[in-house]
Amino acid sequence: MMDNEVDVFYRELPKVELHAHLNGSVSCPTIEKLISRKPQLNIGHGMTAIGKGQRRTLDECFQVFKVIHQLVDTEEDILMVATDVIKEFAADGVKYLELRSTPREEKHTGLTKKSYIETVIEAIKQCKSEGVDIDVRFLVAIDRRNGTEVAMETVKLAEDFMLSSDGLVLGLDLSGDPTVGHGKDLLPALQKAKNCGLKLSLHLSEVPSQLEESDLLLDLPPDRIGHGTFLHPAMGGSQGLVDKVVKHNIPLELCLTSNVKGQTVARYSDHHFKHWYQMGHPSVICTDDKGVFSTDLSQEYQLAASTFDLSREAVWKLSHDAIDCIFAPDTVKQQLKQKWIDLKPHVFK
Ligand SMILES: CNc1ncnc2c1ncn2[C@@H]1O[C@H](COP(=O)(O)O)[C@@H](O)[C@H]1O
Ligand SMILES: [Zn+2]
Repeated sequence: MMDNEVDVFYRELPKVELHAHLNGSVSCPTIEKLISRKPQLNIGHGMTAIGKGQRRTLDECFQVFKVIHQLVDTEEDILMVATDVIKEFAADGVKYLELRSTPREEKHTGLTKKSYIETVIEAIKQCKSEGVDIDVRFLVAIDRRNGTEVAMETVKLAEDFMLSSDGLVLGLDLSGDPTVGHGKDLLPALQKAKNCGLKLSLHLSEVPSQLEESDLLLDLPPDRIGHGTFLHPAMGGSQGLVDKVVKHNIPLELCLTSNVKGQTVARYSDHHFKHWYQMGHPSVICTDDKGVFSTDLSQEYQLAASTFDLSREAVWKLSHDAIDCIFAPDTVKQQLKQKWIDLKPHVFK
């Protein structure tokens, strides 16, 4: 979206982004750079993003990630992509970002899962040393399609980095095509992660067929939920699932454009944000894949506000309350809250 289409209030609103997949967040200009590095792949730009008004099935979205992964397969690519993505979030007024990504191994380029994570950390450090005004942390992602063994290996890697990255690696994400695999096979790995102090953000009930899996995974319990689209009874879920989420007070990461463009939610006005927000349950507006879905966090806040008729004060509270849902420690929460206090007069000028 162009700058002038988003009201300046949303652009200047300080924001927290908690659900952003690195390779789904790659912008047009960065894709152009990647394409020119690898012309032999014959990848056109239309293959990597879903434009305004367009829809894809969730399955087609996962094909898009495959194309992007072909373009991003060296340490050099990852460094560029991560640096660009971080700077774009900062330019959009995001003050705290938890980036997530699935470490990949590419035999033909020498990329290993370890060097993948090291490179993302390097990008975070580079941005910091350049004075980019954003606090960035990293969640290591488990792709559910890869099964039990890879999940265990990923937990071990994440644990090593949690202990050696100076607080940059905070936890794990569980993502990937929700129609593939079953959470019960990943439960031991997730349990182990929790026991060693990694925070857990799990994609839950992104499609309707996952109620049993969600019920099982909610007993961990996770520290945050990605989407949770079909948990609420109004969306075909159950009161029992809602009760578990409420009992453990597990924040939801909600991504309006992603769900509508991926066709798991028919219309913006049908989005489950309304049910959870009405309950006063911690609900955090996020982008999911700002590149693939052609959006940004300012636009998502504006969309939530226009769809659900939120006042500017309510939007401010929404972005402020997201601070309590971050995985970084209380000292960071306090710093962010101070930042929000300092910026408020400017945003409401
Ligand atoms: C649209 N809804 C979604 N549901 C589930 N998983 C998703 C997703 N969007 C992205 N991912 C996950 O993130 C990967 C791309 O970023 P990284 O290579 O990890 O940085 C995808 O391959 C998928 O595993
Ligand atoms: Zn996601």
